Amino acid sequence: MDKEELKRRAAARALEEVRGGMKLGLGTGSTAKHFVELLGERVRLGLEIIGVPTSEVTRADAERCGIRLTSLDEIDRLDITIDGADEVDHHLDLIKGGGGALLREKIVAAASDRMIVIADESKLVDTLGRFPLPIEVIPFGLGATRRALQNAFTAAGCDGELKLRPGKDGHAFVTDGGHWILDAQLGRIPDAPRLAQLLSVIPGVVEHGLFVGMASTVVLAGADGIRTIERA
Ligand SMILES: O=C(CO)[C@H](O)[C@H](O)COP(=O)(O)O
Repeated sequence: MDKEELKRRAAARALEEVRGGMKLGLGTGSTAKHFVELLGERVRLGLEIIGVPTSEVTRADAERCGIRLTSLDEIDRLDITIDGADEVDHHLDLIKGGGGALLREKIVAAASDRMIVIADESKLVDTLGRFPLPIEVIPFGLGATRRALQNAFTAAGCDGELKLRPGKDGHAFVTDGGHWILDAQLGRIPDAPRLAQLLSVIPGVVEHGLFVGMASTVVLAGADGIRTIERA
C-alpha cells in the first residue's frame, strides 16, 4: 500500500480520539499534515476544537483548513498532541525533528495530557539511532558545542559524525526559533534516556530530538491494518 495512504490511516485513527471542546497540539511533518487536513474536514462539519501549531508550516496548513488556533500563552494545558516521528522504539521513545520543528514539538507535547504519535509501521525500530538524531543548537560557539556533544556520545556508549543541516542557497537550515540543527549519525543509541540527560545539560544545545517518556500512544499503520501501542 502507498505510504501516504498508511500515514493518512494512522491520522484518521488518531482523529477518533478527538472530542468537541478539546485543545489540541498540532504536530509537524507529512503525517501530521494528514491529521490537520482530516481535522479541518471535521471542523468544517461543525466540530469545535482549538489548536496550537508546532511550526509555522503547520500554522499555515491549519489556517488554510479553517482550524481555530491559539498559543500556550493564552491557554494552560492541552488535551492531546498528535504528531509524527522519525523513529519509535518499543518503550515508546522517539526520535523527532526530521522536519526541524523539534523544539516547539517538545514544548507543545510537554504541555499536553497525552501525546499520540502517528506513523507508518516502517518507523518502528528495535533500537533508536538509525535515523540521524537532530540537535538544535545556538550558532555561537558551535565548535565548543560540537566537542561537548562528542563527549556526551562517548559517555552514552555511542559514536558518530555531526553534520550541520543544510538549508537553502548553501546556508545552514534555520529553525522557527532562529537556531541551527546538527544531525548526529549515531547508527545505534544503546541508552536513549542516558543520552537525553547528557545532551540536555550542554550549553549551546537548545533542544534535542530524543523524546523520552513523552508519547502515551503510538498508532502504527501497516499493510495488515492499524496497530495501537499504549504506554504501560
Ligand atoms: O519531527 C518531525 C518534524 O520535526 C516529524 O514529526 C518527523 O520528521 C516525521 O515526519 P513525517 O511524518 O514527514 O515522516
